[in-house]
Amino acid sequence: MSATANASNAGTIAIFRRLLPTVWFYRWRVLLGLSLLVGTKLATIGVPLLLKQLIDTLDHKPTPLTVPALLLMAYGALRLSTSVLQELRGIVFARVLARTSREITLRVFSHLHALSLRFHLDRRTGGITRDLERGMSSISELLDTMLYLVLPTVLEVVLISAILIGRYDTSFAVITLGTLVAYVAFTVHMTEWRLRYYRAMNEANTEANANSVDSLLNYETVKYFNNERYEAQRFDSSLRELEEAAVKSLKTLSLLGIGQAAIVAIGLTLLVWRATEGVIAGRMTLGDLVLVNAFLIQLAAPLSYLGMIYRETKQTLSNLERMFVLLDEPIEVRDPVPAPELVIRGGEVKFERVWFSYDGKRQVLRDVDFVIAPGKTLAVVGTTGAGKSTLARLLYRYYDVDAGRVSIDGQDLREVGQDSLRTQIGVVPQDTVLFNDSLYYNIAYGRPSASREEVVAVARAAHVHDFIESLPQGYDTNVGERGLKLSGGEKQRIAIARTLLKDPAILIFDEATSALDTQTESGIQLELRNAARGHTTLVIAHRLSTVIDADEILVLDHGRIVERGTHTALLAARGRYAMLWTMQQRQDDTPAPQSHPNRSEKGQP
Ligand SMILES: Nc1ncnc2c1ncn2[C@@H]1O[C@H](COP(=O)(O)OP(=O)(O)OP(=O)(O)O)[C@@H](O)[C@H]1O
Repeated sequence: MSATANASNAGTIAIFRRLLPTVWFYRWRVLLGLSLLVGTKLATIGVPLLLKQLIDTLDHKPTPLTVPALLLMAYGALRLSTSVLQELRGIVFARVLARTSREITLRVFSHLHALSLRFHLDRRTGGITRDLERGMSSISELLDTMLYLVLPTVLEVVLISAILIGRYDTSFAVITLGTLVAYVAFTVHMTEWRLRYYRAMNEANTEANANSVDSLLNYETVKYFNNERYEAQRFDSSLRELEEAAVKSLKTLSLLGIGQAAIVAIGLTLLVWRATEGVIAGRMTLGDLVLVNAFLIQLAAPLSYLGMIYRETKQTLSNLERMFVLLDEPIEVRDPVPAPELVIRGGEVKFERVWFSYDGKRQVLRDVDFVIAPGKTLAVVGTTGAGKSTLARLLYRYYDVDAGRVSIDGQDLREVGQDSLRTQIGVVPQDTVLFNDSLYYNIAYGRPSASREEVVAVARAAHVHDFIESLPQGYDTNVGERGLKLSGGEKQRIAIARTLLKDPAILIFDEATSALDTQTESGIQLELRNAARGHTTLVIAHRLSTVIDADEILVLDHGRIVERGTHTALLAARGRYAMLWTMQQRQDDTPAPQSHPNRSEKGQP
């Protein structure tokens, strides 16, 4: 067998190894279900045996009526018990299947949340959710197939072969098993070959889905550039790949079906020929001929399933492989073992000679060294791309530093549990993304256990309460996908409100007021200053007027601190900060440009 087939066999074993412990947790249910399964199969096999008995009895005249009547009653009882046992098995297994699917999907989901920001920025959400969704349905499909189709079929084949060997000459068993082996070998071989088309189809499907999600999420950007046709073409190129893969998959599926039917037809013909010969020679009764026939028909049904089962199981396994790849994705930012809780003794934040690069090539922070004393405010300013937001990401431990150390109250961030660290830090980010839910839900997200009064209080503090109350549905208003129904400023105020609700020891405002107009900004600045009181605060700002009160201001340039001090000291130093300040003051003082005379005349007749 080829190396790829071996690799996929190893993958299959690995998948079962992951599923079995969860299934085995319900071992009593599983064992009961398996006993019911054996009972069902014994009853199924018993039906043709009774039928043979009945025919042989009728064949020997005269027959008292009581014998066939008894046989008929037993026949009816067996038929009924086949169905009843099967349904009981379904009831017993239902919980095992549903729970296993739930537990493993939840494990993958939690793992996805434990993965680093780097992983999430690199992967497209549409692709991940599709893998998760497919994997979730595949778990129950796989167990379903195993417990309801594969195991019963194997058991039935074994029982029928044993009866054929015991009762008749070995040729019957040889033909049956020969047909079976040929069928299985052909199916496995063809399905292995076909799997590449299925995988191609899966990949094209994921790609198409990720493309459409990305495109629809960027609805406004698409409109800004009139790129609807371009987006449709991009989507269609993934759809075309999907179409090609689907056609190939269907064509080869038909080939497989034809081959399988041929093998079964040959096997059946040979068996009926041997049985007819036996009856003619007087070695077999008419009842035997009917029994062999009934067995053959009974075997043919699960045999025709076998192809489908193998195909579907392979498909399901490839879905599960993709889901387990997510589960195997290494967690980059790890908790130490054991993970002590971060203990806040005032909230001193310290960056000591920190070097950092996102990709190992381009240095983003260089030898950054500063302390924010407990309860004080440090502002970081600088040109775009200087590395300001990166400081916030390191403090939140989205990434680990390459060299140096970041600590809170003397505790290295790498040596405490991330959970306890993040509980103590509140972030108002540059771009706020909201959940597609109500305004109330989005604010309360800061502390889901908060009371309604507390939610309203922080909404007031963030100057968003009046706006919310002015809406027809008030706090129950839905904010739309990613909060798109709100303006940038409104979203930012919601973000401020929910961070205020979290009430952490350390605050990070990453250009928290950049989307607000000057008047609202000064209102909120006051609130932020109030919120920051007693909290250690890191403020990242573009507009210098918002940080003049900071206890210390750092000027960052290409990842290096080039100046530091208070607003007054930095102005007096007449360096980079003073230059930036003068520039911004001049911009603020410049009156808004008058409309161009030609433009205003344009509308005149
Ligand atoms: N996830 C990432 N992977 C690779 N490079 C990144 C990543 N995030 C940011 N960068 C790069 O790191 C540099 C610093 O980014 P950062 O967001 O810290 O800048 P900033 O000073 O906050 O800029 P701005 O004022 O525009 O927000 C930039 O050059 C940016 O392109």
